[in-house]
Amino acid sequence: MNLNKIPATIVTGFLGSGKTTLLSNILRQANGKRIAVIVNEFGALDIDAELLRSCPLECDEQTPDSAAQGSPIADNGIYELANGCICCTVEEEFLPVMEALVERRDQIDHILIETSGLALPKPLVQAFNWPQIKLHCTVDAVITVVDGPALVDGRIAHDPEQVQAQRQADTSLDHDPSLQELLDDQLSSADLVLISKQDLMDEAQLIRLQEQLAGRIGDAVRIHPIRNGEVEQALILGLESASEEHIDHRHTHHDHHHAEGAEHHHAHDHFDSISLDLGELDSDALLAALKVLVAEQAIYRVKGFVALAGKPMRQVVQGVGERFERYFDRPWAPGEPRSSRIVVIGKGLDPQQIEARLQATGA
Ligand SMILES: Nc1nc2c(ncn2[C@@H]2O[C@H](COP(=O)(O)OP(=O)(O)OP(=O)(O)O)[C@@H](O)[C@H]2O)c(=O)[nH]1
Repeated sequence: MNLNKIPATIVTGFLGSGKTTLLSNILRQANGKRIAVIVNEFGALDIDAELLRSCPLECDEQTPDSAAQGSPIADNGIYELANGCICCTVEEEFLPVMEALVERRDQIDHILIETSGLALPKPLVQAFNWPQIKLHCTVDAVITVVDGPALVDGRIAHDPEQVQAQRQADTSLDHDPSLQELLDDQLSSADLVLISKQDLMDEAQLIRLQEQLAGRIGDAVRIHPIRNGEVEQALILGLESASEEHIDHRHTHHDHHHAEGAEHHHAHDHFDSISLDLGELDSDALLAALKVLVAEQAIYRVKGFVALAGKPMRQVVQGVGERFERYFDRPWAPGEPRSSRIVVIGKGLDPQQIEARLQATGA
């Protein structure tokens, strides 16, 4: 290995699998390691970057500005490649950011890249073979985060037999083969697989899932279960995989598109992302409306910041499938507009209905 190369860890995984949670844990245990972060989102709002910057509740005494200065990552340590899919804009978006980081290489110990949940990691890893990047950077590892409970209960089909059985049992379940391909491609590029949300599975489910996944990845690829993104830094950083050296041999469903130079089509071509800017909302009414919408429409992911009437703190709302979570992350800054910004990602969505339902939860 060339010791002068900056190691870059690519974190990939489906929508809501737990990538941002993992990144914020890595940043929290940075211990002086200077980590530059590149975040890419499918939705038009850069919620992940803001979540990574924002302070956890323990330091709610701080204003957002002082929180950013006091945290291991200042604002300028996070680069957002929002509103698009990183694997489709490697040349236009990713390369310039990497070049900017290479310029500052004496100030950076590690680069962390979170891809959008719908991205294919392979084109990104291949970009590390471009001369201007290869000279100074290497891929330390591709870490694929899989949502344990979502795979176990079949929300994301991962086992061909399971897909078939579910199709027969319930024709309303839309197990799009493109989602299975996406999971396959994210797994085939992996140097390490993390099964997230261990707390939401029992031991038997976890063991079975580990066995199923092990059958689909190379022998050298390890699998670890994690909970709330907690994992020892030594297990995930400094793996020295040099993934760019062997990525061409990792087979994926989308290889032929690239080989032909044709525009490639993958999961996100079938996905819609709706971004709403609303005023102050009622938290319980919002949650109830979101749950109804998730039951009615093919919504995979909801996330946003919510302004609640009379509350000094901003609320974060997170939804993955039917599971929702709410917490207050930081006080609204003086003069900051108290608006609610919500992103809804799914398939064949009805934007008017979503907007009308959420608007009706106004305080
Ligand atoms: N119960 C439980 N929830 C978790 C765990 N890890 C993540 N979550 C929750 O799952 C939701 C999605 O987590 P994120 O880390 O935002 O997922 P992501 O992969 O970054 O999502 P996208 O960027 O939208 O693709 C959040 O509500 C998290 O709090 C876990 O180990 N256990």
